[in-house]
Amino acid sequence: MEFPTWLRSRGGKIHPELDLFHTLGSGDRGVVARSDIAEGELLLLLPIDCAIYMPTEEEFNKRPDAFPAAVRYLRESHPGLSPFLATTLVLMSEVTRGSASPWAAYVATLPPSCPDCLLNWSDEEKQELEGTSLEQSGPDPAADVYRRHVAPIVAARSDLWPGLGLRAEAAEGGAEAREEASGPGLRAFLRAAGLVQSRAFHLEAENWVSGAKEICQLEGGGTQVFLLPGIDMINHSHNPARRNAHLERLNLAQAAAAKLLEAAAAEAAAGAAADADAAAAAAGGHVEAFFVMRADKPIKAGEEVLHTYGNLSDAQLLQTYGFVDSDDAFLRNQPAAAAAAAASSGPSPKKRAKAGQAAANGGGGDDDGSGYRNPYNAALVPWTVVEEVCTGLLRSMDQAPSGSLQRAKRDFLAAAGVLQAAAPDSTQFVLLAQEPLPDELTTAVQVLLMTKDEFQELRREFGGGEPKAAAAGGTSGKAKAGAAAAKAGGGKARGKGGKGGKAAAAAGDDDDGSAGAAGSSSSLPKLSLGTALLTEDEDFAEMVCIASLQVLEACMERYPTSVKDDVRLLRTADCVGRERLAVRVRLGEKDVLQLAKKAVVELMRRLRDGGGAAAAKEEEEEDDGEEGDSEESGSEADEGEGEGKEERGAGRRAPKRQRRGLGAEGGEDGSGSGDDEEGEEEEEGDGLLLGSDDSEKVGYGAEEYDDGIGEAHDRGKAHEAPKDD
Ligand SMILES: C[S@@+](CC[C@H](N)C(=O)[O-])C[C@H]1O[C@@H](n2cnc3c(N)ncnc32)[C@H](O)[C@@H]1O
Repeated sequence: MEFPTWLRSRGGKIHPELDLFHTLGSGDRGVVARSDIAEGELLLLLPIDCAIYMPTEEEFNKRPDAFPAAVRYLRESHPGLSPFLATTLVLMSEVTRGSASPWAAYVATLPPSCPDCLLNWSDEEKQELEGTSLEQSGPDPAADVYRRHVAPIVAARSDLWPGLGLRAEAAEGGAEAREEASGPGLRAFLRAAGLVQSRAFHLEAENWVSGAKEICQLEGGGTQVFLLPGIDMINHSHNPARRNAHLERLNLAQAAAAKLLEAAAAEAAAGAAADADAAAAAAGGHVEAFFVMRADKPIKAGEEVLHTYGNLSDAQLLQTYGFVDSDDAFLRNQPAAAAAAAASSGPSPKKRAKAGQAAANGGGGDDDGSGYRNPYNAALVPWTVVEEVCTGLLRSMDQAPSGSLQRAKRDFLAAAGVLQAAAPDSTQFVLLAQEPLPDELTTAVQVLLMTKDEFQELRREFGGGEPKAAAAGGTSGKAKAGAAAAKAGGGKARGKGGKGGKAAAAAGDDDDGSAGAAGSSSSLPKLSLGTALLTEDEDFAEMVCIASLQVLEACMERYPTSVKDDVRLLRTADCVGRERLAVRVRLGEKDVLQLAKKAVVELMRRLRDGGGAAAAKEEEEEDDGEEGDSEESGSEADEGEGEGKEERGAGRRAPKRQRRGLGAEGGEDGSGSGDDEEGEEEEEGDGLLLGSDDSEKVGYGAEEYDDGIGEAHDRGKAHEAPKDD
């Protein structure tokens, strides 16, 4: 049966003017309009029982026979599998069952694999991702998960996964499957995993009957993974200028209200809102929910239908879907690079505002022909690097902290929500193009650079209860800690207050400030130092900025290639396929690190000059052709740091002598001051554009499942991603 016939026979609808399987110029397939489609028109309607997914308990209990046999088996025998792996196994079952599968018409629409998603990269190809957030170590997780989890399940039920030739053998602790390293089972699994990874929709479980945004508790927790036939033919664009469709899910009553059901079903749904079963029966079975794709705007004949897969960085898109969003042209285009380099070295606030606005509107660049840049790109900064750099800096000043003080600081930061509570040493700070200098990073640097007395004072002042008022003025450790505590109290609290505060205060009695058991408590409010301490103490501010620059430089050095090398590679015709994808990911991350360096330099200058009427001064200086100290407040960097309103009005300060033995020109390692930094940017000449600031950060679920593959292959695992807007 042809796919459209199959879909319609199950109550679905396809817009008559849509070519669902159009071959695009790129060779890929996509959905294209055959003639003009008006805004709001229905493109695809998919009853939920056409989808392949693991139901919630409630969904399953309502109609157990409606689900594939593999769903029933996995629910009963392997309830601890992640939604990702369970869905992969169900798809694998439908694929291996061939024409016997009720989803055969859908299976026939699927491509042979997701060719470029990370699952399919060889170890040699993955080396191109060294230094990036996608760098992997250890055994290949997919093959490993297959051997440990999938093969035994498949071998035990060859009726559900026929034709794979796996034999179950008794082994200590359960069945063990025997198969050649690259046998048909592994190949079938890798294909199904790649397809689920690149085509599935990750949605919060919802009560389909009430339609209320009431989240059902999945057995494993977290989101449900849906394969949506037909809808999964639509390609991604986050560029608002290009995307033109969006997905909704409706319950029966909502679908009836939207006039999406046949007359009898609509009548039943309207008349029997309380009796969802009756309405569902009238709708032609037990369908209780629908996925609906609509046109967001008019779509012209010949235009591709596009929707967004989420606010994902290029690394996340590559990992999951095998492509990146930034235009190749953006990265290699000489005029764009030059424009970006100019932007990096300090355009006027007006120009920066324009660039920021362009990015906020969807990445920027397109309007002037320089190509689209993914505004959701991100870079990771490991805590271990931050700790190493700060310790090195203190050591160079003969102020090396004791091991116990270092541990105390780490434990305190973990308890205060700056580092991961469970595994502080594995913490990676996420720098986003839109927020290149996160407060967590500058907070960690500040704490690490505090003297023992300052740290003890901070801990005494910082508690879970009401923050103590900051001591007015002064640059003593006491004032510093007080200001910090005041700022922390204003931040988002996580966990309960009083207990953690007492614990921290009690722990502060230790000689070296070690937090002991209290330090590992995660019940403190979140510590957010902002720039209050930096405005109090210029020397400290200088140290913090220099250490931050050194950290960013160290992160830059983790990549085996320089920005220049990457741009050069992109300009050659030889750099193709996966190598080219890797270069584009590298450049996107380095771009974010450059933005962060620039934000530090701007912060440094702003603190040094005290804000004032900097914007006007900057304009003047720019007109005079001076570059030097022209990047004070009023720029998007201020906003990007998410702080500093109070600092901006602080008035001009006279530069002070360093009391900590650091020159403004940088430490011994030559990481340099802002001027050095700028020189370096000019020398690199790589220039990548400024970020936008239009989104919040949110992490994808970090659920624990038996298999672990849900974690390894869930989208967005490369790092936290901004929430969809
Ligand atoms: C959900 S499927 C979309 C349909 C797919 N093009 C097909 O032929 O079956 C997702 C896959 O489409 C491709 N894709 C989607 N959006 C893309 C884009 N903007 N650029 C390049 N490839 C894209 C990638 O291969 C991705 O893994």
